[in-house]
Amino acid sequence: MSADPSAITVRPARTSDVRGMQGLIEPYVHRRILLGKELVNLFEAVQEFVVAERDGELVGCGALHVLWEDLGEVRTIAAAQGSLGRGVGHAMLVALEDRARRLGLTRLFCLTFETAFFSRHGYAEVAEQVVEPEVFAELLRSPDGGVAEFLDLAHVKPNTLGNTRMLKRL
Ligand SMILES: CC(=O)SCCNC(=O)CCNC(=O)[C@H](O)C(C)(C)COP(=O)(O)OP(=O)(O)OC[C@H]1O[C@@H](n2cnc3c(N)ncnc32)[C@H](O)[C@@H]1OP(=O)(O)O
Repeated sequence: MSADPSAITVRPARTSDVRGMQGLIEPYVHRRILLGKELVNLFEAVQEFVVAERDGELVGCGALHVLWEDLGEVRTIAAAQGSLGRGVGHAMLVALEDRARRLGLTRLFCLTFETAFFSRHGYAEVAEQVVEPEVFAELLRSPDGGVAEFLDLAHVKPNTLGNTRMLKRL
């Protein structure tokens, strides 16, 4: 294993990464830090994900979900437990933010316990809703559980207890 952070490669996820991604996320699901994802949901969302590799080994994954015309959410960002604090999270977040800019997004939301990590990357806590009531009403039509969490709907509040809502202007 190299200690050189430049040895981290971030690339779009492929279907062959999905089982590894689930394995990588699993310890954090067990600790109730991340919400569990069924394999089918990870396959369905594979185009949202980037993965990080070091020396050919999967050491991280993270996703960008588009919520609205100007707004996206970074989701399920996880560095492998053996690779924490070595720049994996940073490299993936930079890649997801680049992707967001190329899509035309100007704001990124996240829901996290890792407030220091996201603050260092320009995210600030937001208490209130960050969309207009008309957009809120449109987003209510989404079947996506993460959107329900973004909207802070009562039935998903147990999933988000203790998390902080944060926003970054790109
Ligand atoms: C929106 C969401 O996805 S919320 C969910 C976020 N994910 C989780 O909570 C799952 C569990 N946590 C994790 O997987 C990780 O802790 C993450 C994803 C939050 C951060 O990933 P990491 O790879 O550990 O972050 P990264 O290494 O880039 O930065 C963390 C620290 O390491 C430092 N660092 C960065 N590169 C290096 C390096 N090469 N060598 C040593 N330290 C480094 C950073 O400066 C930072 O230090 P600081 O905390 O003193 O400022």
